[in-house]
Amino acid sequence: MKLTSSLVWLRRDLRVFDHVALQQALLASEKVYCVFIYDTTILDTLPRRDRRVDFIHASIAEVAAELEQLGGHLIVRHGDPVEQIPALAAELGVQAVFCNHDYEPQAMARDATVDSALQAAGRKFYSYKDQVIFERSEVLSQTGGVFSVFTPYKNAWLKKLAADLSVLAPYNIEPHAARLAPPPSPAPALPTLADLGFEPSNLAELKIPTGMSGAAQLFEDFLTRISDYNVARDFPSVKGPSYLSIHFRFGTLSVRHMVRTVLDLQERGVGGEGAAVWLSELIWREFYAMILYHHPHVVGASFKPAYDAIEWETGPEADEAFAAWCEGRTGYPLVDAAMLQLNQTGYMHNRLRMVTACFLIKDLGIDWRRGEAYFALHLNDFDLASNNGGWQWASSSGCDAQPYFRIFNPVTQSEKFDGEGKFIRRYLPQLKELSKKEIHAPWLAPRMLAPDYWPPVVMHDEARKLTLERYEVVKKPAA
Ligand SMILES: Cc1cc2nc3c(=O)[nH]c(=O)nc-3n(C[C@H](O)[C@H](O)[C@H](O)COP(=O)(O)OP(=O)(O)OC[C@H]3O[C@@H](n4cnc5c(N)ncnc54)[C@H](O)[C@@H]3O)c2cc1C
Repeated sequence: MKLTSSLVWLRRDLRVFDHVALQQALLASEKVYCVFIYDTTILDTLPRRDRRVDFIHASIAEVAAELEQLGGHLIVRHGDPVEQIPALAAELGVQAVFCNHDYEPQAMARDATVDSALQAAGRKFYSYKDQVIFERSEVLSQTGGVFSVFTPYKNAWLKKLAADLSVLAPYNIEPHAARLAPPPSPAPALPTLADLGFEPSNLAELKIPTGMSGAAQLFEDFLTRISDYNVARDFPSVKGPSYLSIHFRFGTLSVRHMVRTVLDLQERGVGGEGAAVWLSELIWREFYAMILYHHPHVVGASFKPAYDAIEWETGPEADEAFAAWCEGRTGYPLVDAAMLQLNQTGYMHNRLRMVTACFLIKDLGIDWRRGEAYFALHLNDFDLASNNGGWQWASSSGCDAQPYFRIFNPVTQSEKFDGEGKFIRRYLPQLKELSKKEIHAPWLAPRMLAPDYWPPVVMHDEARKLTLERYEVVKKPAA
């Protein structure tokens, strides 16, 4: 295939290195334009201050600068991609549009519409695997079935990788950069946040590193402690995890590079159990992407249909309990501190995502979809597949989920994973006078040291019994 000119459409792959669609376009075309579209069908639904929009905005500035360094240019548009992409392709007179796969049902529908519009105008649409190592049906069971349990999926994933390490090879851009279309003269300025109708969030104040350079900086820092990851990752007051999830979400890093680095460490005999466990987490990410691809009904419904028969709490009392959970005033310090971490920073530690999700579902009896939607609005790293997988895990309705009768006790979780109460004190300074024994269940403290803290919204032991009754329905055979 030799094309006169083509257009690369960046979406959740905001980088200019090891980029499949960009490299393929450069190899196939004499001239390559690049575009990013601020998608109004997504942006119009968001509050006017949104850390993710800030993150994208800063990351796009870096992509534009990097492309310019290479002699190219980033076209930036604001609108509905379904209209914008075919219109821009016509305006530039390109023969093809290149992009990387997106596995979310809405994104796939969008891409199909763009593809049809381009085809109708005699143009091609090429899309590639880029955001995962293995996608769709690439990892199947020995009998050709889709996995619904993680461990066998992971084993098959690792086996497939070991059989062909070439899937990790980088897709270099620089050697082909001379084919990037140069900037127009004068080059238009990038839109400001205000042009997009947004106000700055507290992203800069939080010092969350953005763009390709931010991802590289975080990864470099993480590599110095990856060997401790298997232990440190469970304690929210410890700098244990990588904090790279927002970068995985927006593709400011290359997953191939991440996996290559881990394998290199393992080959050199460094990284230990920490590197192996971290690799497992990257495989969880691909597992959930694969589940969403094969079972799109999980958006809005339980993976296991029997769980849709559960009757959740509704009405004013449930609404008030939900508001208490959202605002971090359930009276359970670890749950409240975690929700405040989410509200104030857009990040929540993985252990706490599990604890807060279980608390909402199994202590408050509230439909997991309400929690899922709240996380979707507030998480910087919100990813439909991982978020849905995490919530269905907690509600026991998903694949390889926690059995429904295993119910986290929010107090013992707190004692175990924030024993000293360090994380709790960071977000709930009104509890700072409580001892490390008292801080996990302040209502039991003999002294009234925290008068401005909330009483518990439910008693865990009673809630647990109600939940076991509520879940009885999943044991009934379908009518
Ligand atoms: C209820 C619930 C909701 C969640 N929602 C999201 C979400 O919207 N977006 C998201 O990226 N992760 C989600 N997770 C998974 C996990 O909590 C985050 O990926 C992790 O906390 C991000 O922090 P990190 O980058 O420091 O992770 P690290 O521990 O450094 O892990 C490295 C990377 O592996 C991936 N990963 C780690 N754990 C998981 C997991 N359990 N499932 C899927 N991928 C994983 C992420 O891409 C992460 O960045 C959710 C988990 C739960 C229980």
